[in-house]
Amino acid sequence: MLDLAPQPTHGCLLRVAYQGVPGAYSEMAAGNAYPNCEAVPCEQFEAAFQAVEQWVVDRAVLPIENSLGGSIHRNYDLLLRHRLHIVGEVQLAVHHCLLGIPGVKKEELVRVLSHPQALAQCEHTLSKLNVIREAVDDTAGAAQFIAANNLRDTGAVASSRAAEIYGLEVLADGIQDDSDNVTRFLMLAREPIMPRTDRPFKTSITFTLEEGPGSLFKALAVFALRDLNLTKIESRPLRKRPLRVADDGSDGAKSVYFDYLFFVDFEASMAEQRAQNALRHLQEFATFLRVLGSYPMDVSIKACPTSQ
Ligand SMILES: O=C(O)C(=O)Cc1ccccc1
Repeated sequence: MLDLAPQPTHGCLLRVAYQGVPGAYSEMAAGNAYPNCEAVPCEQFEAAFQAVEQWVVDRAVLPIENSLGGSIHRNYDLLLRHRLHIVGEVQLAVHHCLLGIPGVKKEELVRVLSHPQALAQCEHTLSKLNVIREAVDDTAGAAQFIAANNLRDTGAVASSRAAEIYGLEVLADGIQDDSDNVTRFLMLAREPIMPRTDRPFKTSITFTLEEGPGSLFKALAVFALRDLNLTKIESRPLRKRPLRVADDGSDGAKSVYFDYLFFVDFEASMAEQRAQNALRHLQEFATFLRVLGSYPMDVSIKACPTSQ
């Protein structure tokens, strides 16, 4: 991936924080985005974000959506809570394996541990196995835990690289429900990159609107009017003011409304006039607007290593 963000000035490798332990898909995404980087494992996303904020690392990797499981909502919330900028994206074809202690047969497994997204992506295989599913923080962490505790009745859904690292056996390969299982990861930095027009760019924004008929229609029209292609729209409840009670005016009964924060990605660079015009137009009626980043679009899908 071409990263146009400022490089570290101390002459060292780019340091990229990810949530999980070695063998996690986020680590692979970091390696795909920055081939010679030093990937830095973090227990939680908060720690990965803080590591960037405190200049301990240069970037953080964040999985944001998956072609089978959809949006990773918690990570949209994290994007808003922190002040980091999106400087790139990577699309990784995720190939899940069922891992176990060497010599164990998959029929002997009583439970399977993994990241909730990975468990959801392997729903079909896991239902057939009739095992208890348990969610943990990351796929490779599940593999590490099973190996460290020699758990013969427990399997992990993780990468074949995690099997190699933690000395587990691949009991089944390619167990995701659909062979097309792509996860999109965002690369985050302290500073935004300079938007350019010499290659395809994407811009991610977030905004809130006044409640009222057609307000979202009006917001989306600012892009349609300028022929700007939207690649994603997501809405999240507005945390600080999650519920609003309004008098509906009839018999005094109260109706409850949800207030939403919208996340939109569109195919253009903020260096383009039409993108600037669209956001100026949106600003006229949006109650809040923030550009999360304008960054080179990943037009390819990177393969994740398989056990064959
Ligand atoms: O747990 C991991 O390995 C991750 O990087 C998160 C994740 C989980 C499932 C699919 C893609 C990313």
